[in-house]
Amino acid sequence: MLLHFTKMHGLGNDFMVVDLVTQRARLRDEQIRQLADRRFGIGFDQLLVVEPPRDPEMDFRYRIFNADGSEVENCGNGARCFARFVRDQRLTHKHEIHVETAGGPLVLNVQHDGMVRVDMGRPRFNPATLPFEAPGDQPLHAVDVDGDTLELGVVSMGNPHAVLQVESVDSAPVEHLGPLLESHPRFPKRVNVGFMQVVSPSEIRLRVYERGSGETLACGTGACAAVASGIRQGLLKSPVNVHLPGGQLSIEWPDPESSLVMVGPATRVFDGRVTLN
Ligand SMILES: N[C@H](CCC[C@H](N)C(=O)O)C(=O)O
Repeated sequence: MLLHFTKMHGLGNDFMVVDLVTQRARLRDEQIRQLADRRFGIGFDQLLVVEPPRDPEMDFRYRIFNADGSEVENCGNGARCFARFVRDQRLTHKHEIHVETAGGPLVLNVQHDGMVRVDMGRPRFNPATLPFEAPGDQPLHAVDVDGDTLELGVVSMGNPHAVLQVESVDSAPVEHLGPLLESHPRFPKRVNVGFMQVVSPSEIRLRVYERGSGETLACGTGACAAVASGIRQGLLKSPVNVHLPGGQLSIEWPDPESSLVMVGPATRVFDGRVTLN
């Protein structure tokens, strides 16, 4: 079966985007892993699947699969690429797009300057929402890893995030601590791991070791989680510029009762076709 796809990225976090509104296909976990391979397949951090909505009030349903084939609840950079894709493919002419995800509804706005503004909903800190095993809800949790005790912020953006403050992202032990925290037993569904350097109350540098994909050049939900945790700890003040290896995102979270809003780019790289076995 021949499947048409579009390769896109949000600040270097790259995606294979598939329209299952006008095409029909079922992608098995093993096929996703093969397609994700950067040598034997197409290569991507996440696969984004566009489907008709199940809720008639919504415009689309959007499903997200990591490179290891695991389906996840949310993808911030992917949401911006999704919004550009459905307009470029003429699946909608709307500028404000309402979309269902496994992590809850999102509202996407494609701006005239080409940037995409995403209402990411409210960050949740209750450990049970990740899930994370902890006695209660607090700004920082002590977690024992590899003989050390780390102080982690935990945030759900629909998907689970742990945030570790570091002196410098350049020297942060991402390759060592990322995998250890990603699969730490206190995170029963694993976790995305953010390494946050606070530059000023309105500026951070961030690297993210993503659940199911490893370190990526950018992570939208990771940027949202880091800013939310930093604001909750009194280290940051909205709006915050987040500098990731792949580029910059602007995150606004004016008060705890408001949605968190992310603004950033979405880039189309090429269209392709692949034969599914
Ligand atoms: N790259 C995505 C995050 C994917 C999250 C996925 N790695 C997970 O397991 O939750 C973003 O821009 O938000």
